[in-house]
Amino acid sequence: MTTETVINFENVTKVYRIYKNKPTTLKEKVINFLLRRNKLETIEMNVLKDVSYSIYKGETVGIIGRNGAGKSTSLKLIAKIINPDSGTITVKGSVSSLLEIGAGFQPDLTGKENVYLYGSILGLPKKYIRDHYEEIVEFSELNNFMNTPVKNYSSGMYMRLAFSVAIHVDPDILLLDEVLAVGDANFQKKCMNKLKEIQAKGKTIVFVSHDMSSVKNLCDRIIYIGENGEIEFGEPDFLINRYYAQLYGNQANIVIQDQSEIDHSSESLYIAHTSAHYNIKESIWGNREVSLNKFYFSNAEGYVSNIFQHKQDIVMNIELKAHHSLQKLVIGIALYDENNNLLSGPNSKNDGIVLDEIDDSRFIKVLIKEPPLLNGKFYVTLAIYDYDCIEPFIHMEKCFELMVVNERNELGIVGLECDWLV
Ligand SMILES: Nc1ncnc2c1ncn2[C@@H]1O[C@H](COP(=O)(O)OP(=O)(O)OP(=O)(O)O)[C@@H](O)[C@H]1O
Repeated sequence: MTTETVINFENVTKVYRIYKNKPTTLKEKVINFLLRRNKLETIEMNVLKDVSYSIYKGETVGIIGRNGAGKSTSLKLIAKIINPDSGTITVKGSVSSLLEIGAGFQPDLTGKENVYLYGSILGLPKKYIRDHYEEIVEFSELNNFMNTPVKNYSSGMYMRLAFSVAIHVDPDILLLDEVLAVGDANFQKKCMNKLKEIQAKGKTIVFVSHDMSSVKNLCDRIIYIGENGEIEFGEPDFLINRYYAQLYGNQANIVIQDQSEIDHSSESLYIAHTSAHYNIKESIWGNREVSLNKFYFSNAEGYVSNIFQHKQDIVMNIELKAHHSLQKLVIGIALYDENNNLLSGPNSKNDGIVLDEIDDSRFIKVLIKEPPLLNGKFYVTLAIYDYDCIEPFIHMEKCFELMVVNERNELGIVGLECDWLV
């Protein structure tokens, strides 16, 4: 990947206008005319707001966000199917786009006729289509349906054929909207492999999807379109978590921010991601010779977040303060599901680790490696004990909470990895 910009958005704003009282029948038109109600009322929908970003040659960028956030609109702007209301968009190189199922297809024409039609819409010369026709059909696996009118195709079949044509254009930039959502698992895998081949050739791909595992698998960077049409552009894991936080945030006490926003001067108190148990007298005990200055979860890259994906590393960031010199402290944690079932209760002593000496503030981290948790809210206990694990300095029972989001459709609390030897 280079840093040569191939797509540049500069202060781009897109507003859609919907007519509130547009007459749809002749009768309505006549009544409006007679009543002199000629003025159409419009509602303005600001989909993208003053958006600026640069996409580099050879990178794969995913666009994510909730339904109606403006993902497809962004692709249509890059493809120049629509124009922005303000701002400028520069695109360098040839573009092939696969934006809507069946767009560019004529329902009454056969699969074969549509390959020629869609290929020419995408700018392929007739001879090129003829020379590559067999390859296109073979990739789509629709050999037996090429003489059938596409109006009799399923949406998956439409997408197979359109995807096959679009990838044979060999463009500099490929724009894809939810292509992996239709099609069966085998075809999705085949598309994924094809996209990896296209990536390896140094092409630029911009990819809209709700499937975060494909986004994670394919994308170098992500554009996340938030609630109000503003975007964030950056590292996939963090922005996927931000998206999940927007989707599921009301189900857990979600805090998500950059670590640099935390005041690390030792006396400041920063305790995030607390559960309903925090502060309840029965949930916190100990001789209080140690107190907690800071606590927050983060991902391995250091982004503060208590929403995690399945098997994503969870880091507990903890700052303790000892009120006098203490030796050989043991750190313990425990993980509970939402129904208070204890899932695991590891402690540092069992792993051969103790906090040798602490006489003031000390920052420690506990990394929970690739936890196989499925979906849901989980409670975490943090406890600091003496070497014999009898005297608690501080014990905070289920005082913190995190959420795990998993797109695997599985029942249970943990996901077991299986090899199916059939
Ligand atoms: N031609 C149009 N005229 C009016 N409003 C439109 C038009 N196209 C899109 N919109 C509106 O703009 C908003 C963004 O649409 P867009 O299709 O870009 O969303 P999206 O993020 O791709 O959503 P989804 O995940 O549902 O596909 C939506 O509220 C949609 O209703």
